[in-house]
Amino acid sequence: MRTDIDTLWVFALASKCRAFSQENIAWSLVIVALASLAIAILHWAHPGGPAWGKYKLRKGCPTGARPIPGPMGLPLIGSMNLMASLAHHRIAASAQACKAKRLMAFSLGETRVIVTCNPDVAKEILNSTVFADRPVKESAYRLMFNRAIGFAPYGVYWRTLRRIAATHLFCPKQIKATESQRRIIACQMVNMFKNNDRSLTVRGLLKRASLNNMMFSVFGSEYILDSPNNDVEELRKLVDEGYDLLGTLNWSDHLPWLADFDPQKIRLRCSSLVPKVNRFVSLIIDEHRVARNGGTRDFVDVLLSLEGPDKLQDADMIAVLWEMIFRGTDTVAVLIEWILARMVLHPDVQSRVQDELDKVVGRSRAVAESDVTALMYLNAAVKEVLRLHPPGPLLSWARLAITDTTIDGYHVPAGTTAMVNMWAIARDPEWWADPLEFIPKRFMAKEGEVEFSVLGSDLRLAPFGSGRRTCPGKNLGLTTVSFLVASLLHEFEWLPSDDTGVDLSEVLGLSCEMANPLTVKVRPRRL
Ligand code: HEM
Repeated sequence: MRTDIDTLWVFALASKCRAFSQENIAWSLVIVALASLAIAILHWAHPGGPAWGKYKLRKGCPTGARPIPGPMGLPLIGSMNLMASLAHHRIAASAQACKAKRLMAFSLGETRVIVTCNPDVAKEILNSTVFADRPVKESAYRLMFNRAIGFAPYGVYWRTLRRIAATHLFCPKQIKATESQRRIIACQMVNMFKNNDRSLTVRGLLKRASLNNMMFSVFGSEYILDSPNNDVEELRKLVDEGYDLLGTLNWSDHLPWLADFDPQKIRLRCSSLVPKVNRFVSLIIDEHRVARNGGTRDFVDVLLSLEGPDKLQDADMIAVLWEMIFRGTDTVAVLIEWILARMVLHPDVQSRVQDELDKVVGRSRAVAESDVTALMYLNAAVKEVLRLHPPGPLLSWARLAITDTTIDGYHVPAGTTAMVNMWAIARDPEWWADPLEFIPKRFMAKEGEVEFSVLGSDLRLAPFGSGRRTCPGKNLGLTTVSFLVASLLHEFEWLPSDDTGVDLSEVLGLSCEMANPLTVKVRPRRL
């Protein structure tokens, strides 16, 4: 009350002295504008742009710390343009121009970012405990992913979820237990292609197959690929919308003063999506509760059976289940589409894969999952596609520095976002001979050599990430992709469609997929 009276006095006095004359107000505004401009320029005129300049001016840097090289971008917004379409291309070009391939700094509005296009530095970042967190993203939080593995802060809750998923969903025994389902799905896919002698676009079918596969592993629900089903359609729409929301660069994440306005309507769209996801997944959980008789058939049963400190609230269970469906669906379908595209584009590689299939499997029976380890050339071709077309070229979800640290000799403050440009590393002539050529043979181990692993130990190609937050679904993902591709190539010869060739242009959302969906013709091989 006292403050109000004091304030009134100040205003009364100021207006008596004509402090609020139009002229004075105009001058004050000019001075404030000039001061803000000067501060914005001061922040901006720093390697890496405004977010780095602001940090330097506010907090200073340890004595002797060199600034990380990088583009300044524009005042206030920094290098938001780098994250516009095909961010992996733009970031690689910028790192090249700034001679900062090992480590480059840039600003996304007020967010400090570092990015590397070098495998040694990538290893330093991804394998460090300091970068075991994920940066805050409004859409991820609103879509509940902070209660699931992907965006949960590094700590006990995240570790518990990873342990549960590793034990009950991603362990070799569990992957083996779902083999029959993948066989059924492969068979349904083959029948659908068989009954089609015209050109066809494969994406829709691959995404439905992949969704059915995840719905079986996670919810225990079985659906037939060629008969439309409302549940599948509804979930497909929810996943598509979630993918779009998470894959969109949200300006409010980086310019907090924009947040109240929600200019891209991301918050609005999230609030309309979340109740639908809640309703869909809650219904499945309730059905499982009713049907339970102590046994565990699927991942929902596993979560319901948890006791003690591992027991999850319903809201957390929904988040975890939704994430598994969400993450496991598109990544797999996107990768299969790239593989088929490369097979159509390189008939010589395709026939070598098919020769190998004929030798290992023969034409008298269908491929079994146990055949896949013997299909060395096919596995090499899958790796070569992962090299040229990693579904997450920037490893999908960035990392966040929990504390101050040093990377490649540079000081990196806590709160900095770190990215790895896996796409650029995997196409760098320093690490790969003829990097733009499609040569699966490069992954065939010679006698006495150890096979190249793409699972995160060698950062020249780590499409599933590496370190504590590496993809937990990598074995399930690779098993599914390799088996489905083996089945499709065993059954059919894949040819370009008459009217369109294969266009390898990319579009980057949450995953990087073909900008123009693949259209093909198939010719049965096993009559
Ligand atoms: C071809 C298939 C896949 C690719 C290329 C892929 C790629 C990735 C990448 C690059 C990351 C980030 C890793 C990092 O930060 O180091 C990731 C994280 C993750 N992936 Fe995958 N993934 C695939 C399949 C799957 C599947 C099938 C599932 C589950 C069903 C899954 C679940 C997850 C989860 C939960 C995370 C977050 C991990 C964490 O933050 O601790 N992924 N994935």
